[in-house]
Amino acid sequence: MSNCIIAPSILSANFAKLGEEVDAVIAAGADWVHFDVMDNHYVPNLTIGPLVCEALRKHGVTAPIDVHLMVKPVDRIIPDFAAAGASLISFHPEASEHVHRTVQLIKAQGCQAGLVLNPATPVEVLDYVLPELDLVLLMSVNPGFGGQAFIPSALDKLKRVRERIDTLGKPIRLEIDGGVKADNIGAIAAAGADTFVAGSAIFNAPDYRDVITRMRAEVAAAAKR
Ligand SMILES: O=C(CO)[C@H](O)[C@H](O)COP(=O)(O)O
Repeated sequence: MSNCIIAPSILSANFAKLGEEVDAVIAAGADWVHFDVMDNHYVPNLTIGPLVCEALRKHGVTAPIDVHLMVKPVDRIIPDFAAAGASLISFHPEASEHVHRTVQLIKAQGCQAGLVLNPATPVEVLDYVLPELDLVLLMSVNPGFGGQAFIPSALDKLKRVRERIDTLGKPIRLEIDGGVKADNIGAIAAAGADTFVAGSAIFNAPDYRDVITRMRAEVAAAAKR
């Protein structure tokens, strides 16, 4: 299914050999690299910054790098990520003083812009800003850690956001992040997601190609039902 984007979250990769890990998932059929940035302030964990994004580009990664900023305040780090080779930059409305301005800032830096909704963030936060976005990212876990269980209410939320995107008629991607596995991705796709972040399900699997292929097959099967 050409519309289906699989974006492995490198949060679950082996950081001691990150370049090889990214090469391996792309060679195994992944589309994007999902790059989780945590600041030990907005979320209770600390991960990686623009230097690592730049290092992946220098290593030769050409796939889109999908940067998820769990950082507050968010604006001042955006130019650094754009310069480091980010393709898409998504942020949380709770981490920005002026959501519309942050979207404009991301676009002015030449990147695509996404807004991230936490499990308890209402879809109404998309009012007035949805037409400006390239991507909506729904969190199906509370942000901060990989390996958590999918929160089922995300399915209803996906349907509601899908309806809004379809009504608008713009090519805005609907991404889901948290607890995505081969055995629930079909239901997630049926609820309206077209872009799937998966960390532990891919990087903890013995064969990356096998799990990515199974995920794609589940998404394609859901589209036929
Ligand atoms: O943003 C994240 C956590 O804040 C991760 O991308 C997400 O949790 C993916 O990990 P997993 O697929 O193991 O749930």
